[in-house]
Amino acid sequence: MPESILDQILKTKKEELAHFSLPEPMSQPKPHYSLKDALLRPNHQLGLIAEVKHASPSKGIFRTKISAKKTATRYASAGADAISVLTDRNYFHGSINDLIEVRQSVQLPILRKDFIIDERQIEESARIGADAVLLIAAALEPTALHELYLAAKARGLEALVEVHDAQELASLLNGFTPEIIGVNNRDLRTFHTNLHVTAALAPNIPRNAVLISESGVHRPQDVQFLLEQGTHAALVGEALICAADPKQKICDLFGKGVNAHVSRT
Ligand SMILES: O=P(O)(O)OC[C@@H](O)[C@@H](O)c1c[nH]c2ccccc12
Repeated sequence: MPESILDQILKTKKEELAHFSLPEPMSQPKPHYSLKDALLRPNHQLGLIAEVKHASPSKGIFRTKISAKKTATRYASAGADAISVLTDRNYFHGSINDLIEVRQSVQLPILRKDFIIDERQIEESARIGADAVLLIAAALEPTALHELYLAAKARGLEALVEVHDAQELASLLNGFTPEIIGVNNRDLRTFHTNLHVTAALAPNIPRNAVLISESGVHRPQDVQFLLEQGTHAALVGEALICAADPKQKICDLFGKGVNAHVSRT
């Protein structure tokens, strides 16, 4: 099989880790913000994790000069429940400084989005002020994933464990049930994105896990569709980054006209 973009990203990550140094811990301890709790707020319809992302390998640069701080502040004032910050530099043009800036500007849980393959990245995430980290099943052997999950918990971080297909989900659940499971509608190997990926996997997600549908949410109908699958929250990047008025876009997507949550059977 030819090398996929995910393989390339993981190779670059390993190279970066060869010259890795940990940042100093934050001088002030920060309050604890729980991603899980933020997404399970009562009276909530579909929760929103709004993502700060400059570029992606499939789409290139979304906008020139995005201020992570301004973007996250706008998301927060529009009612986002949590912020995701893509910190990968090579493929997504992000940085840990983006997350540090966002931490200083919003009082919401922050998910650090990166390709985490080593415990040192967990420590780094805690030191820069993240509340949760992303762990990608397609990028990790099941035992390594479980070890990183436990390391995150031990360091006081939550972990969103991301799967993309039935096989990844089955092998994950064979080992343990994470508290927060993300279904990525985008195949990280082909970039093909389809919300039916969430629909197909939702019935097999344990009911006690928080279910987040990730990628490809652009229209109010998409939000409605995800609610009908029993999804708790959506992770939205591109649609908000590319919107002329992100606040309005959040209102259009998550505002009126969306029916109540349908529970998974
Ligand atoms: O921009 P979108 O299509 O709304 O997608 C956001 C988010 O789901 C996506 O950035 C993402 C989901 N899982 C990832 C893993 C690595 C990098 C990026 C991602």
